[in-house]
Amino acid sequence: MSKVLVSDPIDQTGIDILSQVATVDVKTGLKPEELVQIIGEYDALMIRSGTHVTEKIISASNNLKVIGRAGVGVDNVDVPAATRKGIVVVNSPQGNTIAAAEHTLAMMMSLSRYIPDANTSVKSGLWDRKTYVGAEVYKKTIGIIGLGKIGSHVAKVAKAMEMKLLAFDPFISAERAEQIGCQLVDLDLLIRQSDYITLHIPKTPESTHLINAERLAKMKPNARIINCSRGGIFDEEALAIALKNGQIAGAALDVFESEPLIDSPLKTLGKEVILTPHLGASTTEAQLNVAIDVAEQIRDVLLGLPARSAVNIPGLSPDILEKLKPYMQLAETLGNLVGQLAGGRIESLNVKLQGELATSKSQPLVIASLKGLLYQALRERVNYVNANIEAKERGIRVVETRDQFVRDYPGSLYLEATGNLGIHSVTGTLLGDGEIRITDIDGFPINVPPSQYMLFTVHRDMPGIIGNIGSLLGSFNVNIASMQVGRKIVRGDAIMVLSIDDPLPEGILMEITKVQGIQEAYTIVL
Ligand SMILES: NC(=O)c1ccc[n+]([C@@H]2O[C@H](COP(=O)([O-])OP(=O)(O)OC[C@H]3O[C@@H](n4cnc5c(N)ncnc54)[C@H](O)[C@@H]3O)[C@@H](O)[C@H]2O)c1
Ligand SMILES: O=C(O)[C@H](O)COP(=O)(O)O
Repeated sequence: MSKVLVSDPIDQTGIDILSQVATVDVKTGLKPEELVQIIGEYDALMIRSGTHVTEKIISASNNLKVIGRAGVGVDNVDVPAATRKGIVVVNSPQGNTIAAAEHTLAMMMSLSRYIPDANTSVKSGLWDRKTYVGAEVYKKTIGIIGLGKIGSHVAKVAKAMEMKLLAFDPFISAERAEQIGCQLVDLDLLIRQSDYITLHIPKTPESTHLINAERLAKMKPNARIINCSRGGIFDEEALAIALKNGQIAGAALDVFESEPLIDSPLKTLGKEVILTPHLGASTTEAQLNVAIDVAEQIRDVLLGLPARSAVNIPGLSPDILEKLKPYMQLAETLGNLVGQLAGGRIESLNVKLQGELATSKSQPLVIASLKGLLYQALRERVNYVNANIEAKERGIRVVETRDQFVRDYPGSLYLEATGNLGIHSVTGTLLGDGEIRITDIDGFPINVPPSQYMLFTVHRDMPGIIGNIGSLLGSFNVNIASMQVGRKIVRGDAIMVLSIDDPLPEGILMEITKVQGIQEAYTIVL
C-alpha cells in the first residue's frame, strides 16, 4: 500500500479520501531536516503553505510520485526540481478563491473603519468614538492588480458596492476586463488614481517588490493598499516608511516576505495597519474544497491516472483533461504497444490525431503516447511529468500530425515509431463505452481489445497456419483467450493477434518463427 505524508493541517475529509488508497501519516510542524529524513518513505506529500519543499527534500524523496498543494500557490515547492524527478505537482486552483476574495474585502472594510483597533479599544475598557472616524468605499476607486479568479470576484463585489473599478493585468484583454466591469489601465495610472489598491497576482521575478518606495510615493495620500496574494510583492520596509510618514492612509497585509512574521517595522504601526497571519484561505468551506480537490488528485496519481490540476504537465488543464482522459489511456496503451513492436532504439514517434480527435489539443496525447513508448525502458520511472524530458534526452523526435478526413472510426489515434530495427505503426480507437480497440497494426486492419499478454505474428495467409500455431501453443500449455487475423488481400501477407492468459514460456517465440509461413512473431506485455 502507498504511503502519504500530510505535513500541514488539512481537512479530515481529505485524509479520509487518501486513506482509501494509502496509509496516511499526519505530521505537522516538521523541521526541514526532519522532513528530509523521513520523506524517502513516502509516495505522496500533501501540504499547504507551511511546508517548503526544497530541492534538498526532493532529492531525498526516492519514492515520491506526487506533491499535492491544498491551495493555489506552489511557490513553496521547487517545481522544476520535482519535474526533473518526474514528481507530479498538483494544486487546487479554485477551491479557496471565494475565501481569499472575501478576506480581501474584509480587509478593505476593516481598513476603512479601523475595526480591529476599535475592537481592541472597546475590549480594553475605552469608549473612543473620535479616533475611529473612517471612510466610505462607496463611489471610491479601487485598483485591482491581477484580474484572475480572486481579482475578478473582488471586482464583482466592489462593483455591487458602487465603487469605480480600475484594473492592471497585462495578460487579459480590455474586453474581458470590461465584462467584469473594470477599466483596464496601465499600472502607473492605477497607482495614481486609486483610493484602494489590492493585489491578486502570483509572486514572480517581475512582481517582486512591485509595490516599492517609488510607487508608494505616487499614491494618493488617502490610498489604502491590501495584499492577500503573496509576500514579497510589497517592499515591506518601504511600506512601513510610507505609512509612518503619512504618505498613504493605510495597508492591510495577509502575506509577508518571511512567514511567520517575526520582526517587522509594520508591527509597530497603529490603526492604519492590519496584519493577519496568512488567513486568506482559512474558511471551513475553502479548506474542505481544497482538501477534497487535492486528495482526489493524489489518489488518482497513486492509481496511475492523470490529475486534473497538475501544474507541471504541459497542456493539461482540467477541461481538456476531462475530455481527453479516455484518449490518454488509449495513447499510452498504443505507445507501449508500438514501442514493443519497434523494439531497439526509437528515433522518432509520429502521433497522428484522426477524425473527430483531429480538432483536440495534441499535447496531452503526445505526452501519454511517450509515456507508453518509454515504459519498457523506464517502467514506473516514466510518467506524465517527465515523459517529454525523457524522450528528448533519448533523442526521440516527436512529430504531431492531424487528419480529420480519416473517418473509419469517429476519432482514432495513429502512432508510428521509427527505430534502428524498423518502422511500426498502430491505430486505436475508443468504443462508445470507452473500451479501447486496436484497429490496425502495421497497415493490417484488425479489431481487438488490448490484453495483458499478446502474441502477434506476420505470416502468409494460407491454410493450416492458424491450426499449427494453435497446436504449438497448446503443446506449451498456453491458453488462447482470443484470436483474430487481419489481412489486406486474400492469400497475401496477414497478421495474427492472439490474447493469451499467461506470459509466453521461454523459447516458444523461436519455435513459432520456425512454423512454415510465419515471417515474424512478437510477444507483447501490456
Ligand atoms: N492569502 C491567501 O491565503 C491566498 C489564498 C488564495 C490565493 N492566494 C494567492 O492569490 C494570488 C492570486 O490567485 P488567483 O487564484 O486569483 O490567481 P489567477 O491565476 O487566477 O490570477 C492571477 C492573475 O494575475 C495576473 N498577473 C500575473 N502577473 C502579473 C503582474 N506582474 N501584474 C499584473 N497582473 C499579473 C494574471 O494574468 C492573472 O490574471 C496568487 O498569488 C495566490 O497564490 C492567496
Ligand atoms: O495560495 C494559497 O492557496 C493560499 O496562500 C493559502 O495558503 P494556505 O493553504 O497555507 O492557507
